[in-house]
Amino acid sequence: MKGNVVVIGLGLIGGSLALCIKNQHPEARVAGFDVQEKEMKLGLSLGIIDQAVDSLKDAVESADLIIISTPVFQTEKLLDAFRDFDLKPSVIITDTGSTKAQIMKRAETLLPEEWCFIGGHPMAGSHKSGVTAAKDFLFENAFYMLTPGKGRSKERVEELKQWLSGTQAKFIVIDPKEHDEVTGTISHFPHIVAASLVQQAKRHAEDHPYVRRLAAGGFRDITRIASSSPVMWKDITMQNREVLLAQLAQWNQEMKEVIDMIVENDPDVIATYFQEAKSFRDELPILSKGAIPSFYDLFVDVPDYPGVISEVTGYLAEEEISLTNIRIMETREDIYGVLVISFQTSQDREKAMKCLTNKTDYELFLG
Ligand SMILES: NC(=O)c1ccc[n+]([C@@H]2O[C@H](COP(=O)([O-])OP(=O)(O)OC[C@H]3O[C@@H](n4cnc5c(N)ncnc54)[C@H](O)[C@@H]3O)[C@@H](O)[C@H]2O)c1
Ligand SMILES: O=C(O)C(=O)C[C@]1(C(=O)O)C=C[C@@H](O)C=C1
Repeated sequence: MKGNVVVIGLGLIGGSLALCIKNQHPEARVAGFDVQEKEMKLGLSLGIIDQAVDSLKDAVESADLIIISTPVFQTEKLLDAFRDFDLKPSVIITDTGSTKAQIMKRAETLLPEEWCFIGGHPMAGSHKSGVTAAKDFLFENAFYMLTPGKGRSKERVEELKQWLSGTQAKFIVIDPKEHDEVTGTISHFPHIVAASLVQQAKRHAEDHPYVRRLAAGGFRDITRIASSSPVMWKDITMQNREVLLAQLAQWNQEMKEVIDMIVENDPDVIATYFQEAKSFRDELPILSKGAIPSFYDLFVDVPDYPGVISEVTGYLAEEEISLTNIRIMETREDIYGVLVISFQTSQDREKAMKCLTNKTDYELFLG
């Protein structure tokens, strides 16, 4: 497609979308605007945008597609500011915010009816922020939710999907309230739990210095998302307050039941509790992105001896399989360590599985 695209908020998500649009629509011109000058400079030098925006007014007035990818309260402020601008009647405005109900309400009350606002939320990301973390494959196979709002024609939604087709995401049209309920359950509430686990460990660390040193493996996995942008999550929490309060009330009840279970100390009941959770978790789709993996990870159970990483990467290199990241999740003298290798595509991960199955006895797991 041809046209002027403006990405406002040139961070992880805005930068990744800019890359997807540039790859898929080389004839489009992608401009970037950010309140932090350095993000625009970096975006330009990394080839993520074609142009850094000097005047937001001029940029949005000549835009065919506007993508707002800022923390959600800033998105509302920007929509408000747009009312003073003379946008093209054919423009499509979308956002990437993790909450949708409040933004859709604001868009519907603030913007003139003829401007086409379609809410958006790609359900993939990372705990990293900023344009340097942007990746063109970030949304591959992920769900990308769209909330078109009242009176938006299917044609305009299709047009937006065309613009975003380079994401290789799976689009879902969803009601904004339903969106906030679902993301409240599988994204926003887990984030609060992750942050509270870290807070609890921080308190314990005051009396038990080993907590810091030994917090590895499982603790790091379950709390990874607590390293995400605090500003972004402050906004999400405040916008999805009602849903989160309801979830927290249920969680309190769940914890009361867990306390009773542990007080009663019945081994069968305790095992069943974990078994039920394991079964539901194990049945979640692993090959499509979403709430669980945001990259293609392969877990290799390797013995802990010097040179094991170069052995594994050597096998992959022989077959020219490229990986994007490698790390040891846990190494202790008496157990097998787990090597986590990340790949850019599911095909690379499959090739790696075949290669390592042929050449080693190591057990392999998908994330
Ligand atoms: N991080 C994720 O995993 C993820 C995934 C999907 C959606 N989202 C949503 O996408 C949005 C962006 O998240 P991100 O992870 O890219 O954050 P980020 O912190 O990487 O980027 C946000 C950028 O917006 C800029 N910004 C803030 N206010 C601005 C304003 N008024 N005008 C212009 N620029 C402004 C910031 O300087 C920053 O560079 C958020 O609404 C978030 O809820 C995040
Ligand atoms: O993978 C992560 O780090 C994320 O937290 C990504 C995640 C999620 O909860 O799944 C976070 C917020 C976004 O709105 C969408 C995706």
